[in-house]
Amino acid sequence: MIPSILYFSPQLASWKAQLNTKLQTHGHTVEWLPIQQIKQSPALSLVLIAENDISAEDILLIPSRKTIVIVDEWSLEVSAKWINRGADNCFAHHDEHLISWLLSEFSKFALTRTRKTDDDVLQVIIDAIPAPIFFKDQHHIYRGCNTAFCEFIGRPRDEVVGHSVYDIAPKHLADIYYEADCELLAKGGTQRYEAEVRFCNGSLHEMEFNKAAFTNAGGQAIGQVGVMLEVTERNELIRKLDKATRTDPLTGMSNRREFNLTIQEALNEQKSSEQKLSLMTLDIDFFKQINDRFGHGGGDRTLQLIASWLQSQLHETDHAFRVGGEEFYILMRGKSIKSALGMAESLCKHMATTPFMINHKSIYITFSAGVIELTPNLPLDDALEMVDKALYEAKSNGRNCVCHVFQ
Ligand SMILES: Nc1nc2c(ncn2[C@@H]2O[C@H](COP(=O)(O)OP(=O)(O)OP(=O)(O)O)[C@@H](O)[C@H]2O)c(=O)[nH]1
Repeated sequence: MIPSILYFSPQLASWKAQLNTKLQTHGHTVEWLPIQQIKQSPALSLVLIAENDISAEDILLIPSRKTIVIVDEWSLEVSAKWINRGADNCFAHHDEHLISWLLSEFSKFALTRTRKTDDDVLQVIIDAIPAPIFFKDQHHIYRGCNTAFCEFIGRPRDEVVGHSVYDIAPKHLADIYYEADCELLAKGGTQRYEAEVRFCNGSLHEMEFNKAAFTNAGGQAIGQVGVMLEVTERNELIRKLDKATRTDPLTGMSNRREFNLTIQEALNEQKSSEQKLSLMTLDIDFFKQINDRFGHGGGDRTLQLIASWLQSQLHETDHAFRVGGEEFYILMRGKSIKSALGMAESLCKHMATTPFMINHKSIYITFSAGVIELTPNLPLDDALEMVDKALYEAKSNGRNCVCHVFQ
């Protein structure tokens, strides 16, 4: 706070001269700086603002300054309203007490500059903790933070302490923090959530916020403390592990677990969109002979080639899965049984005429397939059993063909 400077709002322009004369009478030379909005004054500064000049944006910044609201007619209700919103005081234009109050503020400030408190010890303790820590009062004003927090946001402590979150973060992020703070103060207890945060060097990090409200002796929430933990690497690892559990390591295709999740999603979508949905199950013919001829390694290589060939043939709305040794599913969104069958037959013909190079030898591979249209009233287990039967029918019909389920 710089007490020799007083910031004042537009409606006080003509009135400030009288006040200035009175302050000078009591030995105080004051520099007066006009502002349109509280935001234009630094945090902790002394601001005189006419009630009618206060905008919605100003309200959140009132507690981050020493704000004195000047009203036309003073009443206890009006004064209490502004003090509850974080104003230091509320006076009428003509109130002589304002001078006395200002004088007391000026001398208090001179005193606090020379006083050392237990807070210094607490500061050393929290500075030794490498995780960013901050605490705010009930008006959402930062009342303290540690070195890690300053480094994290790229601002010195005096640009944090006494400031509102609206002073130090862009409005769209400040709105989110403010909302979370309000919820914590209202409910009390603790709060834990994750949010993406942009560091001062521009890099984006995933952070876990652990916050707790603290109360006065009467149990009323008077502030909150927050500790931030970096969880970017942990989350990246979780995402990798999750992807690995949904992927077939040999072919890189989605596996049966991913199928189980995807089919549920697709069936749910179908309920609301009524879009057509079909499933094709295909099994490579005489795969054992490929293993026998080229060894297990040659068989593996063949499965990889088949997988990438299949993927290259699919439409954007189709999704292929390797669900067993040489068995694949293709889930077709937006396709009726007619178009799914058409696509399965064309794939079948196309594969039979595509040469695959295994150990420098060109071979031809075929598959047998079953196709079914999935409908909301057909239970999934029944559908899978029916399409499997269609596949075995294709096998018994001599292989290299497709059978579909009649419904
Ligand atoms: N190389 C390799 N072979 C596999 C893999 N998974 C399953 N197999 C083999 O695939 C073969 C499947 O054989 P079968 O079920 O008898 O069927 P098939 O020879 O394809 O004959 P039909 O399905 O009746 O046309 C077996 O020899 C399995 O060992 C794998 O991941 N790699």
